[in-house]
Amino acid sequence: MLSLNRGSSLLRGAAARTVVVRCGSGRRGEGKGRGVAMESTHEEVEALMDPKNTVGGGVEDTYGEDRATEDQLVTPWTVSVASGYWLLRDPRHNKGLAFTEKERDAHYLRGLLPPVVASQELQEKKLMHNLRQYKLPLQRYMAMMDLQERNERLFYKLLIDNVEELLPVVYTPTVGEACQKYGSIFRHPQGLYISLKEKGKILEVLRNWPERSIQVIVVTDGERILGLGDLGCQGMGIPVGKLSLYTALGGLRPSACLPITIDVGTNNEQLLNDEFYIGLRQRRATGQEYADLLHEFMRAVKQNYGEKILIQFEDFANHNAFDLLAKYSKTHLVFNDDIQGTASVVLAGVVAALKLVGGTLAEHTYLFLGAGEAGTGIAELIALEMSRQTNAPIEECRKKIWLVDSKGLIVSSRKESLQHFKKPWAHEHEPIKNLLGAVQVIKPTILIGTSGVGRTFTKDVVEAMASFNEKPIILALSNPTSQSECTAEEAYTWSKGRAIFASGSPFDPVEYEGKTFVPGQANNAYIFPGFGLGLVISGAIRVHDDLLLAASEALAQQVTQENFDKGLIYPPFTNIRKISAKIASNVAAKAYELGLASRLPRPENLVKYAESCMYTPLYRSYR
Ligand SMILES: O=C([O-])CC(=O)C(=O)O
Ligand SMILES: [Mg+2]
Repeated sequence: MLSLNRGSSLLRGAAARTVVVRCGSGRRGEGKGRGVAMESTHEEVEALMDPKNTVGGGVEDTYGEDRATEDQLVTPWTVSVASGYWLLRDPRHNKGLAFTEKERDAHYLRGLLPPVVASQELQEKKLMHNLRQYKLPLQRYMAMMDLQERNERLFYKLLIDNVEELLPVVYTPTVGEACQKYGSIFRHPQGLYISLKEKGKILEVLRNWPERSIQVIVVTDGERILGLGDLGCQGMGIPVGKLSLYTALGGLRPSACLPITIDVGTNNEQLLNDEFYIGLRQRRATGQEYADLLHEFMRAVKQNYGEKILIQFEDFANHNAFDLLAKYSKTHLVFNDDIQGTASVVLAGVVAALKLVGGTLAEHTYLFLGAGEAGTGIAELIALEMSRQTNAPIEECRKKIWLVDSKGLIVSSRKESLQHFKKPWAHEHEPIKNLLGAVQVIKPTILIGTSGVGRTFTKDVVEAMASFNEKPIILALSNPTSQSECTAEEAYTWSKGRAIFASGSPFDPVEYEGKTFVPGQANNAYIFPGFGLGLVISGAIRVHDDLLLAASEALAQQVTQENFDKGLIYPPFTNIRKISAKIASNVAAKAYELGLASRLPRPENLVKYAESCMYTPLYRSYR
């Protein structure tokens, strides 16, 4: 809905025209507080009851302008039509050499481009050629980020058409190195930075972001970036990368995605002493100060974007990750990718692997190295699914699953000193100090690495797994590649070609005794884009474990006989958009079934509907 132009905008002669101002649009319909029970805070209810408020319940006030009282400050939002020179510098609309003759006339581009008119395909070909010239992955990353800032559709066209080749560039593992060096390679800011300096002003900061209709936020506080640890404010590469995947793999519009980094300081001495560090130069705020900033953020997000904004927590340290998820899953549409997304993808891989090794979930024995977010998250989802399949109480199912942390096997005698998220895994057993000892005694059929520490699945460990398993399932999930518990080559050679192996970061196929083994990539990238799409298209207002199981089931079903024949327990990323549509549809169906969906009526064919909602990167024609 558009209203009168009451803003001003820079007019560059005839070359720019301001056409439209959006302010205080009042879209009726899918408003807040309708249909499904939702918790509002005391203040939010009071604000709605305030007679000075001009907008009541049920009417969307995305800009907060109608709701603002006369003494409150609002932002006069303007949306202008770019043309001429500025059109070439607007990444959302720029097409570079692909502007047609007609468009060059109509949009004041004559003379600003060389005479040739190129197709998007030719642009793509040229850019792929250029990218392949770079020797270093980081150079490719920087070239891709520059493209994203220059010509967004072309960036997504490249990423979608060349997903297997470019995923490791814009995402894991290269994004890890990019975060480590973010200060040095920083050119244009991406995403929104909310630091302790913005305390008390977070709502205003959100309103500085140019897009209004945000559907997904990926937020980090940078404390546990992949397996690389505390990278502070430089963790921004992660939400940026994850959201590129939301668009490329899941089809969400780029304009609906908002990457956010919350900067409460860093305890990384190297960064604190780095002259190019881009964040707050102080040690991390903790306790109440941390909780207050996060609370202000969570409230501001809901106030600014409404009930259905999806917030994905990413790469928080364990203690905060579990606390934030527990606290906000009751009032917000949130999920933690490292706990829940990873769990869903690994469960899918395990279920698929059982087709190769036989047996049910309950007939296997699981041993994890690492008892943090990923380890306990995966363990819990496997136990939940086992419990669903067998009708056994979940407490019983947990007993099939063992976890080793830095102090050894988690056993009941350690219970008192364990962090709360490890306690459910403290089973009766003699203490065992290390992984190899635990492998030899527990004799797992499935070994899962979520430790964040590289090269911990040693030759002894893998050989032990292979000594009592015909086909040991070995998942080395820590990222990036340097932190992987073992390499694909190690898993295949040490197990004499018998391991079923997948890893969080990608590995190339391995030749062993004349046979080629293709490792799968057990990375949450398979799940979160489709999962998020499913939540968005159904208008879900809360995440539920059953939605994670639905996503996992949909992914496992996508593994074909041809994939199995190669030893793969995940489908290749090449078809990821189709896979995401299936995941989205399964998640949405479950959301409708559970009464968590607010977008009514339910579309009949959810797969088709999910596909029809997906962003396509082809250029649009301008009038
Ligand atoms: O980003 C990735 O590749 C997977 C992930 O969430 C992590 O390792 O934290
Ligand atoms: Mg993560």
